[in-house]
Amino acid sequence: MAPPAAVPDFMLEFASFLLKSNSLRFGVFTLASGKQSSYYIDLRVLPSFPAYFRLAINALKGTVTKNVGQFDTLASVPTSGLVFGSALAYEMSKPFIYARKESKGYGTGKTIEGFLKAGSKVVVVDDVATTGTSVSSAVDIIRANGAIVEDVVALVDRHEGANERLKKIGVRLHAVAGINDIVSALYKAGLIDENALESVMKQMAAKGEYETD
Ligand SMILES: O=P(O)(O)OC[C@H]1O[C@H](OP(=O)(O)OP(=O)(O)O)[C@H](O)[C@@H]1O
Ligand SMILES: O=C(O)c1cc(=O)[nH]c(=O)[nH]1
Repeated sequence: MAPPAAVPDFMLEFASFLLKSNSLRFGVFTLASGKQSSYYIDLRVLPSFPAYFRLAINALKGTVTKNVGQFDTLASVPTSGLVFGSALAYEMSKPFIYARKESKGYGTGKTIEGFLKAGSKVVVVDDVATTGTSVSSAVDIIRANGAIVEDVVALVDRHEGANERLKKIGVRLHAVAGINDIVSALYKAGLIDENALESVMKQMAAKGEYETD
């Protein structure tokens, strides 16, 4: 009998790609929240590699299917979130909307783009969750427009307070991968050294002002 096909290790494949493509970099970075970070994950490069983009969209779909019950609409946060949210909505045959951080001040001046039915159940999708500020403001805007939001899905959770921040507003965060899973897989495979691993662990430990538990 032929040996069973090897089970692909998603985490190692995904993490190795992030490193090889320079999407995961170590250094000194300023984040959207103004925080300093010893590393950065630039998932904006993923759509330039269709096989890995598909891997990411399938993983997001799996995370939604496993963790979220029935829902009506997927929503994203501009800019990077849009790329993933719209591909996921297409893949799952779900309606898609997005919540602007602020009105453009011209055109329709709307903060919600797309058709949002009052009372519908919306799942918010973003690429990276750090402090959770971006997704929680999208949740606020969507709720202010009459819809229900109980779940946020991200490709990567940096474990820097997003979960706690969302919990406070009654929202669950589901991530395809935690940064700890990513760097652990890379370290075990000998692809990063102890210094890189430690720098991520220190970053996680210093959650800052959003740490609540
Ligand atoms: O959890 P937070 O602390 O809010 O940080 C995460 C957010 O930061 C990034 O967006 P950014 O503001 O860089 O904008 P972009 O998507 O337009 O690149 C990322 O795409 C998330 O939306
Ligand atoms: O917090 C952020 O702004 C952020 C962190 C990160 O690793 N990647 C990203 O795109 N944004």
